[in-house]
Amino acid sequence: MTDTILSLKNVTKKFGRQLALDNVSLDVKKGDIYGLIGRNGSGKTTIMKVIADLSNETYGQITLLGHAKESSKYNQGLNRIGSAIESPAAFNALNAYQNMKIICLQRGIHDFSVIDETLKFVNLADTGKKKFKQFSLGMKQRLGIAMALVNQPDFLILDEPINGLDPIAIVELRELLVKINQERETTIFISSHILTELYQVSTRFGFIHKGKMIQEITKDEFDAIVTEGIVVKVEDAAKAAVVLSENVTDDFEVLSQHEIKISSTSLSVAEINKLLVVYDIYVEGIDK
Ligand SMILES: Nc1ncnc2c1ncn2[C@@H]1O[C@H](COP(=O)(O)OP(=O)(O)OP(=O)(O)O)[C@@H](O)[C@H]1O
Repeated sequence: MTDTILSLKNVTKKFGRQLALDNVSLDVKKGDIYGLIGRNGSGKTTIMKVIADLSNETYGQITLLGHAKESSKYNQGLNRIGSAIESPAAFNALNAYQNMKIICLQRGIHDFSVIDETLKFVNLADTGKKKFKQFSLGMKQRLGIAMALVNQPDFLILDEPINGLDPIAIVELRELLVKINQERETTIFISSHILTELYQVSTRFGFIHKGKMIQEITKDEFDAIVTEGIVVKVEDAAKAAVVLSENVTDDFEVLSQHEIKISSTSLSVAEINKLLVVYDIYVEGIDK
């Protein structure tokens, strides 16, 4: 099998006059956990929908597991993917097992032993009669992933599964992603609007902004760039950016809601720390 699981070439999607995707090209390689990073409205869900054939692109080429979207064999690719796009499509009044059973039936799976096995895999084995509406957000996200795993996919597409989770649930979800990737050898394409949420687990990143792919970069390349400056972890990166800009330098980049990379070489770690503390900005850490 080809090493490229998914390839988009110059994919454009218009909603009326609005350009939601503007010439997007990207490649996901076998074994990747590909983090698609972009703000709200940047086009992440739209990319996932055109890949999963929930929506049509306006122009461009998409190839999934070796099959071009315009070919009748694209369905063979779709049969080997699992996806959770937008909020988990589960029934509120049903428990985990019942929701999984519906997905199995929809996908033509009649061996229901996969249900208990998958619920155990995502750490939802003990939820018994608890209904979906009583689940925590972390449990809901894990059930969404379990539902996407029932057909043992080669490729998993997950739209913002970390959004809104508390810190413990984030750690659990990251561990689950790594487990799926390593134990099941599943390539993963996952989106987030916060880089730091995916930084620890992704092997490659694509940064999308206003429908355009700004940069595709491997984790190693990303680390090399980041280590050239000082990365400051703060409670509120936007506030810290204003303080830096008004007092010392504009030579910085906001990496996420909580991280700023300062490239200016004239500032020491101590000077940066002191300045931010003086302006009441809680500094969680500084890496040089
Ligand atoms: N069905 C639709 N009709 C019209 N415009 C749409 C439709 N779906 C998405 N859009 C627009 O396309 C752009 C990209 O939306 P998309 O949902 O892909 O972004 P996103 O990065 O997933 O954002 P979010 O994190 O908020 O879900 C947005 O400007 C959005 O308003």
